[in-house]
Amino acid sequence: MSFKIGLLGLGTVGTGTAEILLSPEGRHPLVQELEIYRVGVRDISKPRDVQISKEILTTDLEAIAKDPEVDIVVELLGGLEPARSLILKAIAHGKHVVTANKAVISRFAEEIYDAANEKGVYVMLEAAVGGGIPIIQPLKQTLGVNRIQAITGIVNGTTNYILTRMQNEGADFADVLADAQKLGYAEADPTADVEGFDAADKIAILASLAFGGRIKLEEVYHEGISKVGAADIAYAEKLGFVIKLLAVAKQMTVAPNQPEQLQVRVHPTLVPKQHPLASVSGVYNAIFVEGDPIGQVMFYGRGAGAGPTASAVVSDILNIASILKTVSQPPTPILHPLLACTHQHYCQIAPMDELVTRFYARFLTNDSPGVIGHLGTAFGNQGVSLESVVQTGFQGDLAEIVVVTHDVREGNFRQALAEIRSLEAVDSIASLLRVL
Ligand SMILES: NC(=O)C1=CN([C@@H]2O[C@H](COP(=O)(O)OP(=O)(O)OC[C@H]3O[C@@H](n4cnc5c(N)ncnc54)[C@H](OP(=O)(O)O)[C@@H]3O)[C@@H](O)[C@H]2O)C=CC1
Ligand SMILES: N[C@@H](CC=O)C(=O)O
Ligand code: NA
Repeated sequence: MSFKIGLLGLGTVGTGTAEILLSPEGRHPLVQELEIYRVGVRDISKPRDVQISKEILTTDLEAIAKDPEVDIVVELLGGLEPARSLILKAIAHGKHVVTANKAVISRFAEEIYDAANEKGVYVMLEAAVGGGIPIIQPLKQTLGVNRIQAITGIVNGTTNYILTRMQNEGADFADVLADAQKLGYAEADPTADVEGFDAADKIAILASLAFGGRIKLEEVYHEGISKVGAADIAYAEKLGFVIKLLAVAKQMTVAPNQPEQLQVRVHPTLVPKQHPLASVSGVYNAIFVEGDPIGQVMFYGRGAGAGPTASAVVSDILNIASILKTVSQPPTPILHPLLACTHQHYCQIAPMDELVTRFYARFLTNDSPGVIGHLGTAFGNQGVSLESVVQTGFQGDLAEIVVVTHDVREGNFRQALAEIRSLEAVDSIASLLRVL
């Protein structure tokens, strides 16, 4: 028996996927039964890094999604369209789908999973979060009995690669981004990586799986790394932190009888050097899950790149193939409850003002006596207590003051900042970061 794969896309991840499928030796025996039947690309004449016969290449992607011979459509195009429409078309034609496309899933999960459930087909997405790291299936299956309290992740390889090289080598942002693009880590439009959109897509997916409800992507707060400067990386280091782009989904503490609320957010964060996430470097991702009764568990591995991502893609194909082998008349309308998606309601997301966290802020001020006192008074007026205040040096004529707060409600902290901005001695707030 063989399972026919319709591959949409033969770029970084598509090529990695084809390489695995074409070299089954030493892998699970079922890989031998997976056949690359058709491959859809934009440009047939483009040289390819993998041996795919020209006869199976096509630019007619819709024909693959509709082909009665195809069992599993593997969408590795990226972008929203035509990826979304092709996924829906494949489902409508009774195909199972494997995708690495977090942008499509985080926006159109409802439409896609409703269609898939109706048709009795699977839509699998292990590659969409954390690349090769198993995190989707563990949340659905192995950790399924836990009450998840929080997920804190480094889920974007490009930005972690950039921040790591800026920290270790003092490298320039633009040069490192160009390297991440060459290595195949970055999205087609790297703004998605740099400005935190990609991480927001991923944490929305993880939050949905962990907390059992749908997430509206527009309610996920996100900030990228483009404003993180060398000065902040250096001060963070001196204070005992590293700066990471964290994606967080966390259950809020609410009063009894109040509806459950989640925080779902992405932002650069000062991570204490002793925290397990602080040592996650380069393209590596890690997802730190806290739940009851499991406690703390961390998933770590390569979050981007051809091979690792393809490992997740092919494992999804294998999962589907193994189910198809055990049913006589695929597709079966009864879906495996631990592989299908059954969410019906939307999670309630708390506004950022309600977040309680520590902050790091860097101020540029006149070098006049009493400035630190004025800052302290403005913070005190809003009940913000300070863990440390240091005058770190000068930028031209301006003094540079770095403050780290104790835990504070974000709304109060922002009110204090509004008061500080109006102080005559304060030139500007050069940066503002949250602290884990
Ligand atoms: N790169 C990575 O490390 C990771 C990527 N992902 C996700 O995997 C997916 C694929 O990413 P990646 O492999 O990097 O992307 P690439 O840009 O390297 O490859 C995209 C492929 O899709 C084809 N394609 C794109 N649009 C069309 C279209 N309109 N019609 C026909 N063919 C099209 C391209 O054809 P052609 O070759 O002819 O140009 C190319 O083969 C994305 O959703 C991405 O977010 C997930 C995890 C990690
Ligand atoms: N551009 C993404 C690719 C994987 O999802 C990243 O850098 O993590
Ligand atoms: Na994964």
